[in-house]
Amino acid sequence: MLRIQHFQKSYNGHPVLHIDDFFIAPGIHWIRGSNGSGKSTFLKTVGGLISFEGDIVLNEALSLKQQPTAYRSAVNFAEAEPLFPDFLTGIELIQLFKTAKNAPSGQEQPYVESMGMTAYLSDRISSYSSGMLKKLALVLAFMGRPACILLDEPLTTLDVDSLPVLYSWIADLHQQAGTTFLLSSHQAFEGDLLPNVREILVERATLHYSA
Ligand SMILES: Nc1ncnc2c1ncn2[C@@H]1O[C@H](COP(=O)(O)OP(=O)(O)OP(=O)(O)O)[C@@H](O)[C@H]1O
Repeated sequence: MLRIQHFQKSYNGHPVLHIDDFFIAPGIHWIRGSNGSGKSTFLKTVGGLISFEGDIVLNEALSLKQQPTAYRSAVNFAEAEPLFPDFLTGIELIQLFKTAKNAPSGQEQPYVESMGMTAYLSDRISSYSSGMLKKLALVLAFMGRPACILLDEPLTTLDVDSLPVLYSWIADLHQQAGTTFLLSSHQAFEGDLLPNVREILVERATLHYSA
């Protein structure tokens, strides 16, 4: 699914991640590491948001460096602390993303309804709480037909009732479309709401599968 090759990421000359060669198989992956270990940095590079040395190749076909547009259209990303243009309404932003991602008509509806967002989506984003923003970011990440969805700290700010809803979105899309997920957290994965989750640890400035 994703091959990370000769990967290096530094900020202002300070190395944060160094990955010689790492393969992420299709599936649902829990990217775990302590604060500052590099989880967000890793997901932002995989999402094509920040520069890095080396390359990331999707399905042995799409290189982030060689085919950046095609690669990015196949990989969706929800940031840990999303920032959106706050003069738009949620509905307007969803429509923008749907157009950009060539999403089918009405694709957002089951997501919006199951997460209880209908009542506030016609309000301007400036009025949203952090949990409402997080839910919007999650819906946007599911728009289109991505091969891979990256969710950075998806659990933070979500209320307890929303967690099983998000897990059901992930499990259903993985089962129906084979979509691969990378979810980051500083906590260990708990529960049986997601099938066959594999844990990848970010530590000592690199990645490895949990034993
Ligand atoms: N824009 C930046 N400029 C400089 N250093 C940065 C920048 N972003 C991250 N870093 C540094 O890179 C390292 C990894 O940060 P990152 O945000 O990727 O960690 P994280 O595992 O996501 O942390 P957390 O769990 O606290 O969110 C940290 O040492 C951080 O200080």
